[in-house]
Amino acid sequence: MTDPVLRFAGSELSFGERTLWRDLDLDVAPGEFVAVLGPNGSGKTTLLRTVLGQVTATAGTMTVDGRVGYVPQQHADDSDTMMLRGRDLVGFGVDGTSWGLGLRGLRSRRAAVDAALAEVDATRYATSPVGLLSGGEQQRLRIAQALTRDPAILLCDEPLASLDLASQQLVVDLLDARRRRADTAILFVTHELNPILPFVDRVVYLAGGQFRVGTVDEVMNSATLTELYGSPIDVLRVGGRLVVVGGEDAHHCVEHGYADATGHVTGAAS
Ligand SMILES: Nc1ncnc2c1ncn2[C@@H]1O[C@H](COP(=O)(O)OP(=O)(O)OP(=O)(O)O)[C@@H](O)[C@H]1O
Repeated sequence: MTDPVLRFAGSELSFGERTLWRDLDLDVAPGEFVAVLGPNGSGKTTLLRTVLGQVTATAGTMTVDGRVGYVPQQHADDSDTMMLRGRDLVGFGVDGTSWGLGLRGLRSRRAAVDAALAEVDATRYATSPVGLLSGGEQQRLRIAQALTRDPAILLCDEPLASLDLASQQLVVDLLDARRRRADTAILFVTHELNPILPFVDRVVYLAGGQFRVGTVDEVMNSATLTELYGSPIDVLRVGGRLVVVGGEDAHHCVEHGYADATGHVTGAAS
């Protein structure tokens, strides 16, 4: 088996009395697409922050083999950035590394930004003010920003939030294309599994200080989630989508629905 790009071994993370996970062993292979699910406050973002080195686990080890890229949520506030051009936003991914000053450094910087813009097909936004771009176009630039580091693993923290369906699809397709082309692993925190369902190799599901790791079928089933939450949960497949019914917290993971007496499910994406 190829060496993992990310490894958690015997990892535990507690804040005081509160344990987010314990005895976590997780190897992420190059090119693997791993979804991180769980209710609010279960530790999804903290897991990413541990990989970024911003949080140190209370026990165990975490190792990353290669560079780490980070794709954040789209924030409406960012749309005020009328002074910032597309290529400036992407350039932030290059700055902070040792490109140095002078003509050579500037040329290298420009080349890295141009390559990243081309990789996500965003060259046409290069000189547009970021504030004039749609949420989906801005997310395209954020992916380009992360790619300037040529990452071995991309950490994505709810990158689809507040995007329409077409933009969500575009972002997921870009990430999938990157992992296929460069074997970049993807650790993807989300409240909605359905938009990424066809791409997910494995799921890490955090809840109440416990976790389950496995394929979608292994984790996203009634028995496993009922055991994890300690209360009855039904996981249904409806038209190729997953719907979780029951458990106040459970509906954070995919799409929540309400079953009537006949078992008919109605509901909307959470
Ligand atoms: N530095 C810290 N000190 C103390 N508690 C923390 C710290 N960082 C995070 N927490 C707590 O850890 C828990 C997990 O937070 P985290 O942001 O990882 O959750 P999450 O699963 O990403 O939630 P959401 O879905 O709401 O974004 C929260 O209760 C949070 O308050």
